[in-house]
Amino acid sequence: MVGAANNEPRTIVVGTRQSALALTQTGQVIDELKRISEKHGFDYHFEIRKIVTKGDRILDVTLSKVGGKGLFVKEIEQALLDGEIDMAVHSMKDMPYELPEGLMNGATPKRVDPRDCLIMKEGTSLDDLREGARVGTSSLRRSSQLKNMRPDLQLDSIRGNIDSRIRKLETEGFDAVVLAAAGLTRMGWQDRISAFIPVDLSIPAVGQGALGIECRREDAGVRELLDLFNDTETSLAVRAERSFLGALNGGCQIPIGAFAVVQKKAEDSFDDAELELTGMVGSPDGEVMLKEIRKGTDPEQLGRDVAAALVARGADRILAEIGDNV
Ligand SMILES: NCc1[nH]cc(CCC(=O)O)c1CC(=O)O
Repeated sequence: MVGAANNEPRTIVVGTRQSALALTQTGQVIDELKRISEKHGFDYHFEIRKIVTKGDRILDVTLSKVGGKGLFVKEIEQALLDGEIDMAVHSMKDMPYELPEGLMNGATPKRVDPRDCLIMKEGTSLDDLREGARVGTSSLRRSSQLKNMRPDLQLDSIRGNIDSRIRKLETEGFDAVVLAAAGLTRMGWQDRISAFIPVDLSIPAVGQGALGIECRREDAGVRELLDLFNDTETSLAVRAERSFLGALNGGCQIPIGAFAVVQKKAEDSFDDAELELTGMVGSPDGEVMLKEIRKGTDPEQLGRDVAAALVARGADRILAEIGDNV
């Protein structure tokens, strides 16, 4: 409880990127927040404000070449700090590790499917891809892991929002494209998924399938509402994954993956819950693939432990080499 007068009428302005996925997930979050608001007697109304980010303006350039973390969130954070918007819904995996002074993640709602999946011209599993098939992804994490499993595949960069990537499957001669199941499901396009890749074969991006809702630290009213939308299990898992990413100083443009699951000790509480975190660092060509699995009860410590175990095996050298080349 942050101590707000929650019966004051208020219009909460929600900032969002204008991609179809961003608009859809923002709409879904607002629907949930309206329900929570009503249930708890808040007199809150919601308004959407679209914001164009640097990442949106350079979608035609290979993002890993442009570099920089948080390409999709900087303008949104500025709007929050300036009070133009009151909250912003992000895909957790696009949220930078460090938030600016004055801002915080107010809620991590329940995660949906964290897996990567294939959308294929034909077939229903990775094994159905012909020898030398051309697969589209611009994620080094995905191409590294796919190359590791199937060195014959030709991985080519594909850019754009998920709708345009699906279109490019047909128009640009790919046999398959790799996307997150979460985005497709949120768009209602789950029927397009040909094959899910299990999380132990394609370790998801940190926070994949989860959302984060950024707000101002001082905004007690918004924080009180967002507290009610937080999912403890997802939040614990994402904290461990993000701590791992932070310890490796990573962004989303390097082959790093992490996935945590929570094992509860008691059915109705998260006291003493144990987390199991898998962390991965690979070389872009998939020849080196380092993975570590550890358990612990402190999410931040667990993230640092898995990162340290990978660094001890040379992960920092792999990451430094990639850093030099982009
Ligand atoms: N980097 C783009 C991005 N950011 C979030 C999602 C959707 C998946 C999610 O919410 O985790 C996607 C598309 C994709 O990776 O296929």
